[in-house]
Amino acid sequence: MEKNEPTQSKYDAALAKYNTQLDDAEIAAQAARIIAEKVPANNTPEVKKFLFSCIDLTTLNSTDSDESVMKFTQKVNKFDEEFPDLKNVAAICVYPNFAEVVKDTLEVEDVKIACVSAGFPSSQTFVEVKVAETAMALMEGADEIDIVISVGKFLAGDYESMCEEIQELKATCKEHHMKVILETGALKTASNIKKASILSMYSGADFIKTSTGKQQPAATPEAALVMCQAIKEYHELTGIKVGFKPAGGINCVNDALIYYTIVKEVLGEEWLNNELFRLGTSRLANLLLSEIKGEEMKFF
Ligand SMILES: O=C[C@H](O)COP(=O)(O)O
Repeated sequence: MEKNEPTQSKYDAALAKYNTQLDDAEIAAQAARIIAEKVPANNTPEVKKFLFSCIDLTTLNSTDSDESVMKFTQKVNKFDEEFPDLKNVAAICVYPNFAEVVKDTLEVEDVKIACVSAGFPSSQTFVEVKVAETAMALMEGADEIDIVISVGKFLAGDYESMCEEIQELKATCKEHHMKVILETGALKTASNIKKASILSMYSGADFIKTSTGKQQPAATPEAALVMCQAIKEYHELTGIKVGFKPAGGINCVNDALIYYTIVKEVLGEEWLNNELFRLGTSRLANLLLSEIKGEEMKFF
């Protein structure tokens, strides 16, 4: 290596172990093939019941209040009684200031409390604020934390700052699962989505998640395919299983079936459980429930 040649950062070295030069048209064609050939066979009552149990039931609105979040949580409490034949949702996902309300209201076991944090949805704040918000959410009762990468730092090529923030936030989360949102709609290309996926996992993500739901486009089959391929390659290289969470704009049952199918085809049955697969959504629960029950349901 030339003396004046800059040393390769450890992040560039990490990326060099993976194929990060992807063709967007090829990814789109691969996703289209999976959707056309594999989704119909998964359109079954059993899959829909499983998908329901993978939902991170989300309310992330500026109009959310202690009262509205308490009522939202009480519906989850009533679900087991109303639908004893179905597994409840996997988690309730709220802003961090509502962690305590959910903790104090939630009565059912096995439903986790997920909080967005670290300056969600823009991630544009001081790292000290991100750490404090995360620590406070956990102190107030959060079981899981969903953060957003510093998209601006990533797009500027400042992988070191982006990754060090993720590492610091994972250190704050300790054993609690941390989902890292890539905001794939802002990353634009499949190559960028692959790089952000690898860097996030390298920095400690327990899950990688497509989107905040606050920017369009949110989750897409193409982004899901690239992220699942990254998870697969990362597992092959490290033995570490990272979860996948499509989120944002999952507005019909078929959308959910598409993401289920992509996970099944790329990652296999090992990922088809709610420890490694979640759906971040504020609208899907009633739609899934209606199809499972064969009538219109407006339970949540
Ligand atoms: O994961 C959380 C997302 O904000 C949900 O987005 P959505 O409201 O489009 O379902």
